[in-house]
Amino acid sequence: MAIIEFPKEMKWGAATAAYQIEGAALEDGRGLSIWDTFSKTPGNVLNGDNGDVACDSYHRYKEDVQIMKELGINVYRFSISWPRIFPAGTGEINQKGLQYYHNLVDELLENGIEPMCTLYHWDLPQALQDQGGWENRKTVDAFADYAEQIFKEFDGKIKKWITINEPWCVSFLSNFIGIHAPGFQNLKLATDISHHLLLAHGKAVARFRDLKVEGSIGYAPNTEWLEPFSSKQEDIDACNRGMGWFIEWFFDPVFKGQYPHFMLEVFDKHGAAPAIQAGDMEIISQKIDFVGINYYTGSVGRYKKDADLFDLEKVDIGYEKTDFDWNIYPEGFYKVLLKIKDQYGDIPVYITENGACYNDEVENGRVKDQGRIDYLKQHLTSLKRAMDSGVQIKGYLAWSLLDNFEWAEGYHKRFGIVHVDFNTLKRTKKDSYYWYKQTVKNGWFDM
Ligand SMILES: OC[C@@H]1[C@@H](O)[C@H](O)[C@@H](O)c2nc(CNc3ccccc3)cn21
Repeated sequence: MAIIEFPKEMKWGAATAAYQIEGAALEDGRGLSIWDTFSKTPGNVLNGDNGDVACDSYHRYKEDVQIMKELGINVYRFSISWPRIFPAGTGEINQKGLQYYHNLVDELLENGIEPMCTLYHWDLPQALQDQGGWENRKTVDAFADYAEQIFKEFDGKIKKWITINEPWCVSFLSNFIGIHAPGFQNLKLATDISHHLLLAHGKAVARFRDLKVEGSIGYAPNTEWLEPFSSKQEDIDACNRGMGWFIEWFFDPVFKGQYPHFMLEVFDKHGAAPAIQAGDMEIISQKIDFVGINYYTGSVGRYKKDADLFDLEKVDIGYEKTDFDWNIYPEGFYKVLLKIKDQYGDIPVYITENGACYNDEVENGRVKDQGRIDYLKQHLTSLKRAMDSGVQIKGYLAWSLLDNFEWAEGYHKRFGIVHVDFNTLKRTKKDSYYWYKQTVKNGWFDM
């Protein structure tokens, strides 16, 4: 089959997030997050799993960095746990928390791996949630103060920064659909929160610029492709509205300084247009240096009156699926990247998450995850198609380095290229780890 080759200067990495891998949830002064509360509320997480121990990366980070070094990657995306730094969300700083991230970053740098830091990957301090969480505009300023503290602490060591991971998940999945923390189901709450998250992003970027922090900053929205079932205009329009929920709603404010009218109409119809104050859009739309794109799957959609907010129903037409029951749809990766370039210009892009869920097990010391290898091959091929079409891809980071706490699905759903036995915490490199290692080394693979 075809050789798929990438530019020598492209960055290759892997990604994780604090609550999903660190553990040590009650250690060294860390405060509680909304995910500690949510996961310990019966019924919220499969098997009653929680992040108390996770991969124990808080203690095992040196081993994890050695795994990354052997993998040959040159960038590692992790997130900082806000409540590990500010146990109460604001005010007193937990020095042991800062020290952990200095230890991690120093270990990465000593091993030739560049840290890419996500400031917010869903673990809001519970103390702030108790004061209204992201619905309260004070949380926006608390985030900016937290970001400023981290910028000052790590300026010169960390040079790639992501403000917010997937504001759609933090707002709509968590406060309208309700399956993630804090688990509300209120559309107006969710749209107000989506606005406050974008405002928090903008305020953090402003602090980054004011402090003249070395490096580059962006955010990491989640994307999904919706392919119209037919060429009927009603199907095309329904899919565009559905994608507007992930894409235009979170991209237009940042890149155009305004919310998309067609989405405002949808929310307004339900009395859920967000509360916007004078000056907000200017803060949100200040220039960023790159955008992180998370892509996993696509679906086929068609018009159906009142099927959901967008008169859209997804249609299962038999695409192969991962163990998360998500379609394997690499074409959508190519299409969504071209859509973003066409609509928002030639912005530098890091693929900050892409990967597949297969609930692999270790057999005789090996994990044969050919499905994950095939998924990565297909999606990296789509990525190369997008690059050859002019999309400015700066790097690709696989989700995830390790099997980890998969939110409401707990530890049952596995995305790692490294298997973790959650009873012993033993790490086992999967076949996909060795395939990815060879691809990173060569800069190409044979499809
Ligand atoms: O589910 C896999 C990962 C998850 O572990 C990451 O923490 C998170 O950033 C992440 N985002 C997506 C894609 N977005 C999404 C959309 C709907 C439901 C769940 C996730 C997948 N993932």
